[in-house]
Amino acid sequence: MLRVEDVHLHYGAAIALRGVSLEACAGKVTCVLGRNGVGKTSLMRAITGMHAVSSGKIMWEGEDITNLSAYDRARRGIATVPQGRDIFPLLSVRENLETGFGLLKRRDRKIPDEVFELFPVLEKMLDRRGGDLSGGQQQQLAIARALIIRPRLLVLDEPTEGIQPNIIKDIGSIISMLRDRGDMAIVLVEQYFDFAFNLADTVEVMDRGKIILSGQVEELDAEEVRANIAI
Ligand SMILES: Nc1ncnc2c1ncn2[C@@H]1O[C@H](COP(=O)(O)OP(=O)(O)OP(=O)(O)O)[C@@H](O)[C@H]1O
Repeated sequence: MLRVEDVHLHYGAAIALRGVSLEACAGKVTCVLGRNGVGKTSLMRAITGMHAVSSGKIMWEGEDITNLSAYDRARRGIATVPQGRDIFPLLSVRENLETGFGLLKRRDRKIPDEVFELFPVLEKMLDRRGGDLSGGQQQQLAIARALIIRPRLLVLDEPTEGIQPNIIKDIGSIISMLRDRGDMAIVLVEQYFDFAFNLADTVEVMDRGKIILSGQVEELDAEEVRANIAI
């Protein structure tokens, strides 16, 4: 289980998170919703260790990981699919997938069969350059790359951004399949209300660095949530 407790995060003098708390459990999708610039990516950076928090605590599987590096968090099963995907354009699909190998023991350094079961298109494109894939294929590659380390926490930052509707549907099915396996906690950062609300077990709505609305999806008023993220 992930517990974010009263986290503050600054960029120099500018504050991006003002006392954010949330939980994410295995077998559940926790959706973080909010308009541009409210702090969603900053929260993701705090969880994955890409940016140090100014105060507060991050607990993962009973351990305080607040001061651990991103590398050490990844070794503890925390994987991320960053906004904009961050595919290496000049590396092949296979090489992009293998970038996760450094975190694994030598005997585990192989692409799990599951990756190609989930993303058959990637198997056909193993030798293509990452930069030659479509946006949707790159997003699938970014998710596949995160799965290489067999994560127990998967943090996805706006996976629908700039993606065609049919691929968005596929990505939604994959996220719910991963959730239903029951061994992975999923934090999904989104602006796309319908996609997020369909997948979410728990919803956290952010505004100006704070969580302003939070609850189980069935308890929340969808229209109130929508109003808080509408541009
Ligand atoms: N590296 C940085 N340096 C300074 N300020 C930053 C930096 N990254 C983000 N910010 C600021 O912090 C605030 C929160 O940004 P953040 O990227 O977390 O929001 P967001 O909700 O993810 O937005 P988006 O949906 O556009 O990705 C914004 O005011 C942003 O301008």
